[in-house]
Amino acid sequence: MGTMKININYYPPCPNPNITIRAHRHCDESCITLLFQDDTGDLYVLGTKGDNWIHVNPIKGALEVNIGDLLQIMSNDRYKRIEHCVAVDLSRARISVPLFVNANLDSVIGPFSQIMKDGEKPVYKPVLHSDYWDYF
Ligand SMILES: O=C(O)CCC(=O)C(=O)O
Ligand SMILES: [Fe+2]
Repeated sequence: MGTMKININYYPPCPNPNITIRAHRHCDESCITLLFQDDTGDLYVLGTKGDNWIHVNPIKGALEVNIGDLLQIMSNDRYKRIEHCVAVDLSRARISVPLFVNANLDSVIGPFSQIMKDGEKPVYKPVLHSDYWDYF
């Protein structure tokens, strides 16, 4: 079945944005992350060519769906994880609520054989999820 984890992130207004980042660039370790962000709109995702940060425009009531490490591994690179970061706002606090959808820690993570084409090589070796996971 898998597990889920929810965070509630509070970013206070920042007096010195030039030397600060709210959430450093990273990819989530989840299968997918459902992310609710407020209307401050400081979230960026890295474009697929890796050379441009794209602003994620906040849409009232919308959830952003991010692909994480596990789905990239399980899909044998059909789906790619998304790198993201949160920039600093001088004047406003920010709140975001990510829901991380994960596999169980005792499951073995690797490319699903059911989706592999004939002759397709697995990009990843199977690994026990708890050996991969460092988020807790
Ligand atoms: O605050 C955000 O919008 C993103 C938070 C995030 O990337 C995370 O908690 O993994
Ligand atoms: Fe994240």
